[in-house]
Amino acid sequence: MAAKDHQEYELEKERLEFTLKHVYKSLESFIRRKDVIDEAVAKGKKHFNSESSQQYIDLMINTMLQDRAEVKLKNLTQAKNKPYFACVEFKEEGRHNKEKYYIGKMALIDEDTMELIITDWRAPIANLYYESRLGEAQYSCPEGIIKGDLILKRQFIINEGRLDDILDIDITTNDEILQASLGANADNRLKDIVTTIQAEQNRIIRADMWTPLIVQGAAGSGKTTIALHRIAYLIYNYEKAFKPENFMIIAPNRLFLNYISEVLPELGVEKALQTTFEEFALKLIGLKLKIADGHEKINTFVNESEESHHIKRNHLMMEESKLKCSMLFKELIDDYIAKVGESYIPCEDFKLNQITVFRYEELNDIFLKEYINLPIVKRLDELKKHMSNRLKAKKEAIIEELEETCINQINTIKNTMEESEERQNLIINIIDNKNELVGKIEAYSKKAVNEYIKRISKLNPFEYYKDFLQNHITSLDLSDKGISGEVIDFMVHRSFEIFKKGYVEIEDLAPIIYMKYKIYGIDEKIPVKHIVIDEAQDFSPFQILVIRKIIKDSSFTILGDLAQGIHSYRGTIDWEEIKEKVFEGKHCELLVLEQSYRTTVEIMNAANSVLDNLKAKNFPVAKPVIRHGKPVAIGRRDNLLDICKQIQKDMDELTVENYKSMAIICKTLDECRDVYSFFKGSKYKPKLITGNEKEYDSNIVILPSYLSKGLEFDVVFIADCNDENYGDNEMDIKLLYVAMTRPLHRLNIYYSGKMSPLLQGCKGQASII
Ligand SMILES: Nc1ncnc2c1ncn2[C@@H]1O[C@H](COP(=O)(O)OP(=O)(O)OP(=O)(O)O)[C@@H](O)[C@H]1O
Repeated sequence: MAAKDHQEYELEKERLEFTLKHVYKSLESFIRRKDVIDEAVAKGKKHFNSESSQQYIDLMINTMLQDRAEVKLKNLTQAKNKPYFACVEFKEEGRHNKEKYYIGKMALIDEDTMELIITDWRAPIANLYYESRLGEAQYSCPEGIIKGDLILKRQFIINEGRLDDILDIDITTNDEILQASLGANADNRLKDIVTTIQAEQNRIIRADMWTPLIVQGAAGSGKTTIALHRIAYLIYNYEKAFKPENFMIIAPNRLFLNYISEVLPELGVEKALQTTFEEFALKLIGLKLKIADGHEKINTFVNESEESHHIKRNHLMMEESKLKCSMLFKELIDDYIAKVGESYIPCEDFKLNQITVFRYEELNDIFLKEYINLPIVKRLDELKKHMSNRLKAKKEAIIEELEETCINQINTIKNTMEESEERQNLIINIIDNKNELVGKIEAYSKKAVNEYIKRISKLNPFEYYKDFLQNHITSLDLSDKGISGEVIDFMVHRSFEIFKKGYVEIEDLAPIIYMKYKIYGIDEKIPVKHIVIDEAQDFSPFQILVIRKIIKDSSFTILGDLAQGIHSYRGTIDWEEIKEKVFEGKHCELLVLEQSYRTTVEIMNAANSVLDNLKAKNFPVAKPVIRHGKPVAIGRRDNLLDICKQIQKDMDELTVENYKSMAIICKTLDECRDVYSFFKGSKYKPKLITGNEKEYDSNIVILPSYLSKGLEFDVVFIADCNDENYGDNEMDIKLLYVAMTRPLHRLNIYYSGKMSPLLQGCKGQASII
C-alpha cells in the first residue's frame, strides 16, 4: 500500500513536514554553533601555551564540544533524509491524554519549547515499539515501571524526506518492513537494523550492562549486528558516566572489523575502540614480538593429507593448541609462578654493618605470605618499604649506640688522663672515628636495600614463559590429566622452533600476558568499561579470563556460535566453562538466539541438514525467518576447471538478476588460488582473500571457508564440495556449515568426483544442475 492510501496520510505528512522543519532549524543552529567552536579550537591550538593549565583545560573542553557537535551534525544530516522510522501512541495509566512518540535514530528537542519531536530508539519508551503488542503494555525506565495502553504501532518508509509508506503493525516479527529488509541485496558492509530489531534481540541490546552476558546465537541470528546496537544503546544510556572510548569490541581480524565498521557511525557512535585479540595482546605485552600467521595453521588442518605422519603431526598440533589455551595451562603457570616466588629473593640475611636487620626467613615470609595477592614485582616494592623502615630504626639504634660508646670512651679518657695535647688528640681521634663510621652507615643504609634487591635477577614475561616451557612443564607428568609426554615434548620443541624465528603464536599470547600480570602487574591504564567479544567461540576461556583480569571492573558481552567453532581446538566448546572459570560463579546471563535472519528457509534447512552429521551437539539449531527463495542448487562437474566455467555462467545470469555481492568459497587457500587464476582476468575482477587483508572492499570475492565466518553475500558458490574436501568429521562439517550459512539469497554447490557425504541430507530438496 502506498502512503497516500493510508487514512491518516495527511496527518502524517504534516507531522513529517513539521519534523523536517525542526531538523533543518536545528541543523542551521548547529552549523553556527560548530563554527564558533571550530574557531575557538583553532585559536586555542595556535596560541597554545603548555605552561598555562587554563588554556589546556579550555582546549580540551572545546575539542570535546567539537567532537560532539560533529556527531550531532552528522546525525542531523542523516535525519534530513529519514528523521524517524516508527511511532507509538501510548496512554499512560492515570493520565487523560494519549501521547504519540516518533522514534528515530536520534532524539530531537525543540530548544525553544522543550517539546520532544523525535524520540531516540534507545530511550526507554521505544521499548514499546520493539517488544509490546497493542493493548495493555508497560516499559521500565529509571522512575520505575510505567503501565498503560498501547494504542498504535506504526512504521514509516521515508526516503529523502518523502513519506513513501505507512504500515500499522501489531506483531513485531514477520512484518513487512522486516521482510523487505531481509529480501534486500547486500552491499559489502553490515548495516544497522534499528527499524526491525526483534524482541529477543532487543532484550540482548538492552540487557543490564553490569551482568556478564553470553549470547549463543545461530548463524545469521544477528549477533554481530546486535552487539554493535548494544554498544550504541549503552553509550546513550550511560552517557554521563562513560565515553565511547570506554567501550571496546574485540573481533577475529581486521578484515572483519572493516566489514562492520560502518554500523557504529550510522548509529551515531564514532569512537568506540575496535581491536583484535592479537593487537590488544601485543600492546599489553609491550615487547617486540611478531605473531605467526594463524591462518597457516588452520590451512594445514583443513588441508589434511592421507599420509600418516601428517595426520599425526596435525593431531599433535591440535593437542598443543588445546593445552596452551586450557585452564589447566593457566593452573600450571600459577604453579610455576609460585615456584618463581619461592626462590625470588636472595637466600641471605639483610645486614647493616654486620648487624642483621632482617633474617632471610622473616623476609621471605613477608614476601610469600603477607603480599601473596600482589604480582611478584609489586610485592618487592612492599618488601622494600619493610626493609627501609626496619633499616631506619636499626640505623638510628646503631648510631645512638656509637654515640654512647664514643661518649663513654671520652669520659674514660677524661677520667684517666690529665689534660694534655695527647689526651686532646685521642679524643679528637675517637670523635673522628665515630663520625666516619656514622657517615659510612648513613651512606650504606641509603643503598643497602637497593643492593639487596639488585641481586634478584629478573626476566621479561616472554623469557619467563620460555623458562616455564623449557624447565617447568617438561618436568611434570600430566598423564593423569590426559596430556601425554609426547604432546609436551612436541609442544616445547615446536614452540622453540617458532620462537627462534622471532615469532609467537596466538596461543602463546594469553600465557605471556598472564605471566606479565602475575609477575609484574599491568600498569597500563586501559580505560575500558565494557568489552564486546564477537565470534567468541574462537576465544578460549583462558584468553577471556586474561582480558577480565587485566581490565578490572569491566563488564562483558560475549557472542558466538558453537556450531561455527572451526577453531574449537583453541576456542570454547561449552559456554558453561566460561561461566564457571572466567566469571567464577558470579551471576552471568546466557541467552540463546535461534531465529536466523540472514538466509532463506531453503538454504538454512540445507545447512542444518549438514550440521545434523555432528554426533555431539551442544547448541540449538538455527530456525530461519519465513522467507522463501530458490532451492539450493547442487551440481557435478568433471573437474575444478569445469566448476569455474559453470560459476562464471551462473554469475552472468545472477548479475542480470541484480545480485551485487558474490563469493566463491573453497575449502583451502590453495584451491582458492586455483579458482582465482581462472577468474582473475575475467570481467568480475574478484578479490582473493588470504586472511591478511585490512580492508573489505570488493563485491566479488574468492575465499577459504574458514575466513568466511561473520561475512555475508547475496550469492555463494561452494567449490569443490566433493567427498575428499568435506568428509564426515567435525572440522569439515563445521566448515561446510559456515560456508553454507553465508548467502542471503542463493547457494550453488558444485563438486567433482564423488559428492560429499555431508550433502546427502539436503540433496532431496536441492535442484540438481
Ligand atoms: N532484526 C533484524 N532486522 C533485519 N535484519 C536483520 C535483523 N537481525 C539480523 N538481521 C540481518 O541478518 C544478517 C545476519 O546478521 P549478523 O551478521 O549480525 O548475524 P550473526 O549472528 O553475527 O551471523 P554469523 O554468526 O552467521 O556470522 C545481517 O544481514 C543482518 O542485517
